[in-house]
Amino acid sequence: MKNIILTGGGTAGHVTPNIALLPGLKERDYEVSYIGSYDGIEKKLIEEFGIPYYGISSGKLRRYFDLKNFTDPLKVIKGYSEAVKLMKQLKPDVLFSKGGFVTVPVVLAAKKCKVPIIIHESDMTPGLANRICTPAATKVCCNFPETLGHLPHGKAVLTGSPIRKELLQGNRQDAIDFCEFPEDRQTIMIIGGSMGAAAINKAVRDILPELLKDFNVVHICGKGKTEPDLNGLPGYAQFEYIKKELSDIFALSDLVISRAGANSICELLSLKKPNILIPLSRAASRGDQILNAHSFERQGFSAVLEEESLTSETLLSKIQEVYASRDSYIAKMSTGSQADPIHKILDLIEECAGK
Ligand SMILES: CC(=O)N[C@H]1[C@@H](OP(=O)(O)OP(=O)(O)OC[C@H]2O[C@@H](n3ccc(=O)[nH]c3=O)[C@H](O)[C@@H]2O)O[C@H](CO)[C@@H](O)[C@@H]1O
Repeated sequence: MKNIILTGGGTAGHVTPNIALLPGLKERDYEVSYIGSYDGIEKKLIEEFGIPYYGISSGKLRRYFDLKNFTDPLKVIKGYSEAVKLMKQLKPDVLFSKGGFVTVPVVLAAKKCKVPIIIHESDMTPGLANRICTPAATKVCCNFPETLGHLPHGKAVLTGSPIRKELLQGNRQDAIDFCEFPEDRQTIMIIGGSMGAAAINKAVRDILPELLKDFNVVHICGKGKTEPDLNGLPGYAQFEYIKKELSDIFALSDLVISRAGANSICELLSLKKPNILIPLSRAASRGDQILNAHSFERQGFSAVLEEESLTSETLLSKIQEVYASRDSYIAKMSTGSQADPIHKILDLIEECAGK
């Protein structure tokens, strides 16, 4: 039996690809442990899979001024020594890192303990944590062909992003029951990334009466971002975050409005869901979602609405436009090659673990 440590956290996008690998790792007889932060979203998401979870101290790597920039390096140093101890205790054959700031001390500890390291980058341009970790890595997996040019030759492998198999096995009727929709109508789903998106939530709420004339609306708002006044509105269901019912809600949805996080858009493509992407703006990020979204738009998989142009009017007209051409979006998404990211990554893991 081989021994693997998975790491990744900070937002769900740095955790769900690790979850997607769990069944395959089990089938291939790996003993799996997870290292994340003491109390990040990764802890809550991983706990229910019954694999040992080890929390370490972690600090955020910020690109802007914050007083925490002076204390967080100390937390990272503490996390590093905790991670070195875990490497010595767990003796993994390989480390798989999905990125996010918590992974930096883990990857550096694995390097010190001579554990082979595989990194996965979901976005088109590598994030800061992965850029710091790349020199220590044996291989760096990526999701977009464009990313290969940003990575060292010889390390970069185009694998795609692993998607949880169960997402493809949802049940429409279960979602209708779960959302308590009074009738089975066409459904619009809004999902603002793993943290929700206040600007999207506001634009959607402004046009809700209009949308509810024709559609059921299921709205995943993000933690603390639901609107109690809208509870009980017929045809409308809102949630903070959805775990196992997500597959059913996807099955029910005829049109999805989403942020352009790399995992979310790959899921939409696999599920062939006509979609409108509203990428996180450059003001709030390094602009990776904008690149993700425009790549999908160029390929005919998505329509894009930039946050700067987001108003209730532009959103409503985009919805009408994409809904009217939904069949042509589905046709485009059906022509993509059916790569198998999970298998490619599992094979790479076996190669690096010396199996
Ligand atoms: C603010 C931020 O840093 N965003 C980044 C983060 O986004 P974020 O964490 O939002 O990442 P993604 O959109 O890539 O993935 C979100 C994941 O959470 C799942 N999900 C979401 C909501 C929910 O209720 N239930 C659920 O299961 C989705 O199905 C998906 O698997 O990581 C992505 C991948 O590196 C980046 O592209 C994003 O720019």
